[in-house]
Amino acid sequence: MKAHGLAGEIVGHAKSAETRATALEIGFVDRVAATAAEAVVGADLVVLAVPVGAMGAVAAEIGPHLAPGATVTDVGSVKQAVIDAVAPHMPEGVHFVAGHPIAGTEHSGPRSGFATLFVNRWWLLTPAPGTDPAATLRLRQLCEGMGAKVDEMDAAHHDLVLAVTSHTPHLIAYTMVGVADDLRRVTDSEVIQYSAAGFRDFTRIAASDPTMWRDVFLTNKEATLDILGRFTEELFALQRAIRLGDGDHLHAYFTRTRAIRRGIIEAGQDTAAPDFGRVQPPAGE
Ligand SMILES: NC(=O)C1=CN([C@@H]2O[C@H](COP(=O)(O)OP(=O)(O)OC[C@H]3O[C@@H](n4cnc5c(N)ncnc54)[C@H](O)[C@@H]3O)[C@@H](O)[C@H]2O)C=CC1
Ligand SMILES: O=C(O)C(=O)Cc1ccc(O)cc1
Repeated sequence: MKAHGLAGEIVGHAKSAETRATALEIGFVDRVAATAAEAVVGADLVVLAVPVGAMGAVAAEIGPHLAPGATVTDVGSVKQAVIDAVAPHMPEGVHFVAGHPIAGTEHSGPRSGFATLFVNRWWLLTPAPGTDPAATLRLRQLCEGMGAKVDEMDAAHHDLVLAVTSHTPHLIAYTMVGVADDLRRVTDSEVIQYSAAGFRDFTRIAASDPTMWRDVFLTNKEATLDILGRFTEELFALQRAIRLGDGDHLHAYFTRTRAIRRGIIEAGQDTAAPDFGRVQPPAGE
């Protein structure tokens, strides 16, 4: 927002004084406040950027201090649980429009942010029915001002889609790195030393913030369990094919998945691919 001149004054709050000092020092914000309640006084827009499980408590704290007509949004990775936790704390006349930028890295903290993070990334908005369309439009324009592509959808649909594209893949990465760690005791770190790109990407993802991801799975429970169930069924089918030496099954499956990937490329929908998640934070992080 600062890089594009989209906000007047940006006031930040974080729980730790050290994080607040860093945010101020690197010019991430114009001013910091010691409490969330103090930070929102007089704000036109409030962005909640805390782990999904903490959204409700922060909303309860700021609710009484929000200016009439203010817009509140969030960037949480799960949407229905955030709406359920935050909306009850929003006073009359305050617009809550939930949102999720599909952009980030495995790094946390103010030093991990960079001005081009949202360029050409999707930013999904999930306004609850009855939300003021003008507030949603203003937020859409703000996201677009940061270079993002914006889409609007129902929160439950968002949670199912993200369970497929982000949440379950993260869980698989965590599991695979855990398996390799068990194995490492046997192979004396060869697993890491000779890891191919696929596994290196898993270790990057598995380095993501544990609190953030714990909250994602606790709050997107139904959708993640649904997708995990389907995943394990397919995995067992492939496991069986390997055991039976059923090369036709394996070949047909891999042919189908290759066609899916090629279809995505041909449709020009792989805009996130070249550097997705590989952007390094500034030196010193
Ligand atoms: N990291 C990523 O790649 C992405 C993260 N998100 C979502 O953004 C949100 C924030 O994530 P990040 O910016 O990565 O995290 P971060 O770790 O950089 O910042 C989280 C902030 O929340 C504060 N916090 C933690 N627990 C709290 C509590 N109980 N009460 C009040 N404040 C608390 C921390 O002090 C910190 O200032 C999460 O909901 C996450 O799901 C969305 C898209 C991408
Ligand atoms: O680092 C990666 O590869 C990511 O997947 C980043 C990310 C994490 C959480 C989100 O809700 C959206 C994007």
